[in-house]
Amino acid sequence: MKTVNILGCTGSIGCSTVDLVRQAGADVSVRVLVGGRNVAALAEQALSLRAEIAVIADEGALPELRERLAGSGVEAAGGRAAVIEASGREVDWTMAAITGAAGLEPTLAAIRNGKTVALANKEALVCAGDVMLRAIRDADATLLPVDSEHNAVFQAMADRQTDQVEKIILTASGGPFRSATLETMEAATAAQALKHPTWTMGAKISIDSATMFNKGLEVIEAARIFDLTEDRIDVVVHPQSVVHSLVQYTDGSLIAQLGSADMRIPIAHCLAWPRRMATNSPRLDLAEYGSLTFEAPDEIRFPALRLARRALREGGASSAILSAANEVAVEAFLAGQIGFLDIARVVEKVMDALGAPPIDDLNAVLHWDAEARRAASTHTIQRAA
Ligand SMILES: NC(=O)C1=CN([C@@H]2O[C@H](COP(=O)(O)OP(=O)(O)OC[C@H]3O[C@@H](n4cnc5c(N)ncnc54)[C@H](OP(=O)(O)O)[C@@H]3O)[C@@H](O)[C@H]2O)C=CC1
Ligand SMILES: CC(=O)[C@@H](O)[C@H](O)COP(=O)(O)O
Ligand SMILES: [Mn+2]
Repeated sequence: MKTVNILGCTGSIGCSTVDLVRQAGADVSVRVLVGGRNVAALAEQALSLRAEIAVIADEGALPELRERLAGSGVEAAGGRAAVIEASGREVDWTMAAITGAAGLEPTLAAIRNGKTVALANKEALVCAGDVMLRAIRDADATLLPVDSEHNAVFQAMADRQTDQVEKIILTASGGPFRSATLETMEAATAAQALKHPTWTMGAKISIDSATMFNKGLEVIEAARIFDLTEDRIDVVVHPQSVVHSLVQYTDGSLIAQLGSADMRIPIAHCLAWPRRMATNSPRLDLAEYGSLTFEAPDEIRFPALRLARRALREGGASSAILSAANEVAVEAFLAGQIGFLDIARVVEKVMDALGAPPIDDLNAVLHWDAEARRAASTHTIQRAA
């Protein structure tokens, strides 16, 4: 039996993970569930999965969580310190699916156990690449990529000679504005930007897909996971989201992973790894698609890709600064304070202002994350004025 913790259990990835845990039955047992604010969903999951402890990040919601779990034998806790403590409780497998840099310290706590961490929280690896990779090495932990593209690359590399990899090719759906004009994008509403053409996901990653910052973050994530320089990571727009990414070998062979746009497939791959588990995810009917299309990304309408590549080349805190500024700008866009194209403008201004200072440890990551948020808030207010 495998013991698991699910960080971000009430979100899109979290709920898919819970669904798979239910499908796995007695093979999997849940110890820790961590949610942000959705106390009703957290309590329901904790009771039905008979978790050991349910932790809510929003401390104000703890009394309600205690009330909902009263008499069940499931422990209740709340607040940031409790999230980090519980995330570090020893299990065989942890799903790290808290959104944004808020997931960094809980994920690091899980890594320090030296077991397996399935990583969905790409922002953690983007903002703290070296710190996280060092923690993985020091703890002898195993990191499995959940993100559909990185999971595809991981599968396409399995049992093959990684020293014969020429490059990897990440696919991008192009998001809801793939063929929109700049004028349309300038006036885009949050509702339009949240409407992803192929995937159902949380709000932050949906906006990131619309700006293509998601693909920018994924280029950085891939550089960290697969130890590749940015010139060996290509991006191709593939609107059907059927081919999840590809690996190109030195002999010219391209190996791809395909599947329906259902995150339960890569999550199941990580949950059962190195074996496979059965899922009831929809099977892909290629004849139904008839044709799959590919096109080059447009870096004029989607400057996020250029900014992410710049961050990788600059090194230091540049990626952390990009990611934190993007988080602030996405929140401001969702709150109606700035326009859609302002997101990339704010990020670029913050990158220009803060540069690429050294970032050797967790304190430095947290420092530059906070500085970038401060600078992004200032630029956001200026754009809103
Ligand atoms: N959704 C997808 O298909 C994919 C997602 N990812 C990545 O996975 C991560 C999660 O994405 P997704 O599931 O879509 O996001 P959601 O917004 O749907 O879920 C986020 C989860 O994190 C919790 N949370 C938010 N803030 C905190 C906090 N400060 N402390 C503890 N928990 C918190 C939320 O709790 P609550 O809801 O209770 O407030 C929720 O459980 C992101 O990093 C994303 O980029 C990667 C590939 C695909
Ligand atoms: C499901 C997943 O992994 C997302 O990151 C997805 O790839 C987003 O789609 P885009 O390709 O539009 O960014
Ligand atoms: Mn992805």
